[in-house]
Amino acid sequence: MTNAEVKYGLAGVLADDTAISKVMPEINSLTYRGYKVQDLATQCRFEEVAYLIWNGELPNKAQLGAFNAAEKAERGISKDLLSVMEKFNKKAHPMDTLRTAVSFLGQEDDTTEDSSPEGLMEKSIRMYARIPEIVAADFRLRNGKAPIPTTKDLAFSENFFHMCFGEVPAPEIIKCFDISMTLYAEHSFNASTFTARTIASSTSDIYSAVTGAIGSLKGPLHGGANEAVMHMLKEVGSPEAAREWMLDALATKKKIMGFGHRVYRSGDSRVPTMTEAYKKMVDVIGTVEAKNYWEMSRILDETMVAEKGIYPNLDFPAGPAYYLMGFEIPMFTPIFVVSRITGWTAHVMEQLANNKLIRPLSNYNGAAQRDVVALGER
Ligand SMILES: CC(=O)SCCNC(=O)CCNC(=O)[C@H](O)C(C)(C)COP(=O)(O)OP(=O)(O)OC[C@H]1O[C@@H](n2cnc3c(N)ncnc32)[C@H](O)[C@@H]1OP(=O)(O)O
Ligand SMILES: O=C([O-])CC(=O)C(=O)O
Repeated sequence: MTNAEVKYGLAGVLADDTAISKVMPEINSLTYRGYKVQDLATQCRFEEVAYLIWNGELPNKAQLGAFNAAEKAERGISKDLLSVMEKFNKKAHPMDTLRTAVSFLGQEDDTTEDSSPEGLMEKSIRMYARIPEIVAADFRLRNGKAPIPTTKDLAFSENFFHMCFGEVPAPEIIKCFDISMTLYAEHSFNASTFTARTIASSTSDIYSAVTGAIGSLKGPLHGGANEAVMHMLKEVGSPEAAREWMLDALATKKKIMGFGHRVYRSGDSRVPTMTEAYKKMVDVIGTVEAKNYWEMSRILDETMVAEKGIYPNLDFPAGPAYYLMGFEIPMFTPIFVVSRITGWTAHVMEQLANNKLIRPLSNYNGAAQRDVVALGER
């Protein structure tokens, strides 16, 4: 293989087939199982989308009822996990504690090695039901507060707010959160999903695949960008400073978090829907702080597009939206996991249904072959 044939970062390389989602950068579109993500985000609850991603079809009322009952039956993390979480380093990043907690779920499950289609679905629903509680409990523990147990009386998004804050916010805020869940759920062979598929391809277990995917998503070039966007907005400080801040950052060749994408070159298909939900929420909150973050976002977006022709990705509106919902910044990427667990596990199931070990080639560019010199003679 010559250097010219190597696709660095696997850019543009077709790695496998998938029937889960289709990213269409040429028309700025994304579909899950054939449905436009914009329609799913605005017309369905996240639970319906999770069912669709795993089962290939939208549920009818009876199917949705049974699915939600199965999820609720899996809610509730063990006392053992909670007591391990109590010992976690309070300064650790929540993605590190989440990664460790999901790994713990794998070691406490006696069926971890069961990779039958039914076994994989059961474990996927288990992680979908328990990850929100892990994220919420970790948030409360690091703030010196007792975790709030999950309740079976609330829907998925409402239950997450309840476990974090002990209350359910206004419907507009729940709607914005639910939309973000749908938009974050699945995006073909992104880095974390490909990590999950690679781990699954050695016929390892699904918890290991998800643990690895969490590690991949944490990076600021991937899911960690939603946190980085909020740190950037805080550094910018005010709408008045936004344009100058961006021009300075571009002049000093800074990487602007929340902008650019490996696949979309003229805009991320999910951004308009998330931006609209963020704006609606800002109007409902109505505070000066909320309006300022909205204005800053708008000006940074406008300036980046005008100066560089680089568009925002989903992390750009999602970061400040989560902040205004009351979440601490280091929770943003774990919240991405609360959603992406659906896509990752669907890909693990798809990989294992027609498995081939993922093992690409490398172009060696190191030292030429040489002889070992005895230790005493080196
Ligand atoms: C949910 C998600 O994971 S979405 C992605 C979230 N990540 C971010 O927001 C981090 C910021 N963005 C980036 O780092 C990149 O755009 C990535 C990693 C997302 C995509 O990277 P790649 O496909 O490798 O594109 P690459 O980095 O080569 O960029 C192409 C050109 O655009 C520039 N560019 C791309 N993104 C940015 C950015 N955010 N800020 C400034 N310049 C940028 C690059 O400097 C490069 O310019 P050059 O050709 O003059 O060197
Ligand atoms: O597709 C990608 O490379 C990153 C992304 O937007 C996602 O995972 O949602």
